[in-house]
Amino acid sequence: MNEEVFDVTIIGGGPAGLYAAFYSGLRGMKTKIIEFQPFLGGKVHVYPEKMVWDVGGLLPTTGANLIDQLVEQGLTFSPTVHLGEKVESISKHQDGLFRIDTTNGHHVSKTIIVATGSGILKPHKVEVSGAERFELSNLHYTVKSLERFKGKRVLISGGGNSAVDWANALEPIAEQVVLTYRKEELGGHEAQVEKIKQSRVDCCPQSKVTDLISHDGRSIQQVLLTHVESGETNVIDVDEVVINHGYEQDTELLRHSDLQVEMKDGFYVKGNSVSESSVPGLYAAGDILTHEGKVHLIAGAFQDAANAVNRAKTYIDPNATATAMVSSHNERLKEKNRQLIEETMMKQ
Ligand SMILES: Cc1cc2nc3c(=O)[nH]c(=O)nc-3n(C[C@H](O)[C@H](O)[C@H](O)COP(=O)(O)OP(=O)(O)OC[C@H]3O[C@@H](n4cnc5c(N)ncnc54)[C@H](O)[C@@H]3O)c2cc1C
Repeated sequence: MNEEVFDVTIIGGGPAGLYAAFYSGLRGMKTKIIEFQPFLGGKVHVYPEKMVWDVGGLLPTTGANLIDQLVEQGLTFSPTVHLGEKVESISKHQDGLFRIDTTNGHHVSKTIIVATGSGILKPHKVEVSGAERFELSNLHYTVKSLERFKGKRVLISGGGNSAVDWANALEPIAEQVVLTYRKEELGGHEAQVEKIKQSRVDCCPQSKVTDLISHDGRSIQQVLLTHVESGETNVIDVDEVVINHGYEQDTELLRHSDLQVEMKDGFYVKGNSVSESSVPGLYAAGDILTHEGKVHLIAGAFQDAANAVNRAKTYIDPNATATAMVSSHNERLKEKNRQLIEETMMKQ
C-alpha cells in the first residue's frame, strides 16, 4: 500500500514521461513516475545504436545517448521513481483522488499523466528451449552498440526493418553477417533491402533458428538453421546472435480501467492540443495521445508533456499561472545554477 498523495503521477518513463517529470518538478509539484521496465527511456531502447537527428537543440546523437540525457533531465528534481511496476488500472474516487493499481500495490494521486507510448513492449523470444541462459553472454534482442560486434561472426534472425538495418550497419565492421528469415523475401525498406543484396551479408531465406549450440554451456558457438519447406539443416559458426522477431505489445491499461477515458481506434487517448483527456485531472502525453495538432515525434512528446503538466498544475491550484516561468529565469533552478557556475569555474 502506498497512501502518500502525489500531485502528479506519470505512468510510463519514456521521453514523454521523463520530460513531464522534469517539467512537473520545475512547477514545484510532488511527482512520481511508474514504469513497467526495470529501466527508464521507453521505446528508445528499441534503437539505442541509431542516430537521432530531429530532437531540437541536440546534434545527431545515438538513441543510447539520448536516453542518458532524457533520464538525467527527467530526474533533475528527484521525482519518486518506481521501476519494474506495471499499472493495471486507474480509478477516480469520490474524494477526487485517483487510485492507481499496480502489480506491486496501489498509489494515490491528485492528477495523472498517461505517458504509456505504445504500451509495454516485450521482444518475441527465439523459440529454442533454454535459450534464455545465453542472454547474459551472446544472445541479443537489440543492438546496443555496434562496437561489440567488431570483427565478429554475427547471425541475425528476422526479416523486418530493424533486422535489415542492423545487418547493413554491422556488415562493414563485422567479420561476417548472416541474415536468416522465414519468408522468401526480406520485408524492410526497399533501399535498405537493395543495400543488403549488394553487400557481403549472407542471406538465408525461408529458414529459422531451430537450435543454439554451446560447447561450454555459457555461450552460443553454433546456430542450427532449418529450411521451413525442405527441412534441410545448416550449421553456422557464430560469435554473436541477434534476434529481431518483433515485439509483443501490452496496451490494456485504459481498457481495463473503470474510468471512461475517450479513446480513438481503441488505443489512443482522444485528447486535445493541451493534453487534456475526457476525464478531468487525467492528461496524456507522447505516442499514446492523439489530437489535431499532434506531432508524432519525441519533439511532440515534449510539448504534450509541458501542456499536461501546466494543466495538472491549474487543476490542483486554479490560481496558479497557466504556464511555468521559463527555465532561464526560474527560481526553482537558482541553487542548481549556482552549483553549475561553481563547477564550471572550478574546471577553468
Ligand atoms: C525504431 C524507431 C525509431 C524511432 N526514431 C525516432 C527519431 O529518430 N526521432 C523521433 O523523434 N522519434 C523516433 N521514434 C519515435 C519515438 O521513439 C517515440 O515517439 C517516443 O519514444 C514516444 O515516447 P513516449 O514516452 O510517448 O512512449 P514510449 O517511448 O513508448 O514510452 C512509454 C513507456 O511507458 C511504459 N508503460 C506502458 N504501459 C505501462 C503500464 N501499464 N505500466 C507502467 N509502464 C508502462 C513502457 O514500458 C515505456 O517505457 C522512433 C521509434 C522507433 C520504434
